[in-house]
Amino acid sequence: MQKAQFACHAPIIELDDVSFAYEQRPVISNVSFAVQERDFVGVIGSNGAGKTTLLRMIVGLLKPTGGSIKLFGRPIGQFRDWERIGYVPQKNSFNPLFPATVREVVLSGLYNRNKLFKRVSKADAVKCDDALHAMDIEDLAEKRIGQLSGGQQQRAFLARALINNPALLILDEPTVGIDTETQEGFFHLIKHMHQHHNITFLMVSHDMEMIRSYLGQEPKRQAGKIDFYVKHSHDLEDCGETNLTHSLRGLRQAMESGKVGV
Ligand SMILES: Nc1ncnc2c1ncn2[C@@H]1O[C@H](COP(=O)(O)OP(=O)(O)OP(=O)(O)O)[C@@H](O)[C@H]1O
Repeated sequence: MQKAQFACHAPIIELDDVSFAYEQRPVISNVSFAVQERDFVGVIGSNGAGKTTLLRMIVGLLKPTGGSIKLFGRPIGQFRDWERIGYVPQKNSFNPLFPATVREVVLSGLYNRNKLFKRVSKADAVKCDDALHAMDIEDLAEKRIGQLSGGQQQRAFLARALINNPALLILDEPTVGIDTETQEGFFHLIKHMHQHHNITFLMVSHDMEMIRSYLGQEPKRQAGKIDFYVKHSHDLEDCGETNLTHSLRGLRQAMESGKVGV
């Protein structure tokens, strides 16, 4: 069967002249950038350059003070398909005393802003089990999130972001505070998801080696500036799976067969 020719290259995020200020204090000025379907974008910048602020605008938690943002071709104000976006915020934005179990944290990824206290259906429970299984943390499901190690917490948050089979994954420094070996495993997993599933990545990282080795570019950190490094979808051989639907299980199988690991 012939593939739709431009299926891989639809615009996913479009920033047009975006600016942001916290109470008159400008943090981001006139950023324009486009992310296409299945791109892998590394966001680099010095501390305080505004990377987290930028991601928070893209996931609709902050409103730009200037310019416009489109998601999946729609102005962000009209965008409603939030379940297409998985977001893993910076680790230090999480309060470890929060009294939730890993299962509850993962399930919370299913509830959009208007349905925080939705009842858990059978189908939701299955999705949750699949996500826990894919990240190999079923045995941690009933533990309090705050009792987990940094690496285990990251898997739980990734499972939360994956539970809706997202088309776009936004990760804010996902490996901070994690040992080198676990970081490498985590990165293998992300690479696997990028190469074999139709997922677009936007990832803030201080991991210059990752940018160098995977995106094939030499990153330069410039004071107060945000830079984007991209591996375009057309660098990959094909469009991959259309989504993760049958692949949370596939992902786990690949991990079990030793191709990827965390
Ligand atoms: N809620 C807030 N109110 C006021 N100022 C803020 C707020 N959040 C962040 N800032 C400021 O905005 C600037 C950008 O912060 P942001 O967290 O976006 O930077 P960052 O590039 O992600 O930094 P880091 O690499 O340290 O995580 C910083 O100077 C920060 O102090």
